[in-house]
Amino acid sequence: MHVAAGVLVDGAGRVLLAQRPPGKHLAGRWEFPGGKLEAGEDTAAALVRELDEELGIAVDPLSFEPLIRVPWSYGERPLCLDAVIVRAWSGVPAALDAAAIDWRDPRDVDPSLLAPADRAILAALRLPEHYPVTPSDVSVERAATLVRAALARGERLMQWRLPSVSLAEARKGAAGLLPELRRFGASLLLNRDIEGARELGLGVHLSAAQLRELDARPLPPSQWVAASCHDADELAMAVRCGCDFATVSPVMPTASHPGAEPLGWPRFAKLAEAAALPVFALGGVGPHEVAEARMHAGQGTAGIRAFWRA
Ligand SMILES: Nc1nc2c([nH]c(=O)n2[C@@H]2O[C@H](COP(=O)(O)OP(=O)(O)OP(=O)(O)O)[C@@H](O)[C@H]2O)c(=O)[nH]1
Repeated sequence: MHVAAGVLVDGAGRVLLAQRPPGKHLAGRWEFPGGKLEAGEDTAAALVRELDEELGIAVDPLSFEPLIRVPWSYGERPLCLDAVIVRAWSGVPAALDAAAIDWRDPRDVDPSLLAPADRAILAALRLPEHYPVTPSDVSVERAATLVRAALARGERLMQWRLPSVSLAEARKGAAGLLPELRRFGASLLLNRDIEGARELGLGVHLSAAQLRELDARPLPPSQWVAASCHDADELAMAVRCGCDFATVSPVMPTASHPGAEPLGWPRFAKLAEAAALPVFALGGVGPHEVAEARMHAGQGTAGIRAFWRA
């Protein structure tokens, strides 16, 4: 079953949520307005019809921007939820079908109130297009300097990965960045350090090996949980562990992992499309490949080298 979901975004960056009416599947949960594709319809045509029927607004498919496709199953038929950003419409949205509608800042939405498949849509909305990872061969001080410079340049999501120092030293370095992170409203994810993330209120980036040992999400929804994945099995594990997003690597040949066979964009796209969470392309890509990543079902690009040159 193919379902189209329209994410209306207003000028203040708020999104329109609709509450499923009583008597329907997932009654009371909040979702993005839309519905099942009818025979002969594509996502755009279904959305034009559904947004008219459910909200009484007219939308022009030329303004649609693909956000994410979420494969999901509620135990019956598998579902493909195709979320599209809608920035322009005419008319004032009204709750013609929903129990209620509400404009919300995506950062303030409690994911547990959403239809479960929509948590991936919310994550895609809240995540930026870049996910720089600190270089492996630098001191804690140097890494902190790089992160501060990146914050000033506009980066808002970074991974703190310092394999050449102890977890304790790395954690101390991350603690020193808390005031700046708060000031910029930015997120830092500690590589593998779940305890440190709990202690500092930061996110965590899990290794594939850690995913195998976890059976539940290790942090509350307010702290990012991400994972390093390389194939469909690891991506499925990341979804099972409640991860918000993943990296998939290596997409392109990279000097840091010369032996690893790169996936290439077509295989990256297959993995990203089949994953029920946003996926960043990692390995031999940089800030300039965001458009390429988005064309191949990615959220954006992650990387070590290419992100710190500027
Ligand atoms: N419209 C919509 N459906 C969603 C979302 N998330 C999600 O899991 N779904 C699921 O996708 C399926 C589509 O449901 P729907 O009931 O909205 O479809 P529809 O408008 O064609 O309804 P109908 O069956 O009453 O004709 C349901 O199982 C619903 O729970 C979402 O954000 N928007």
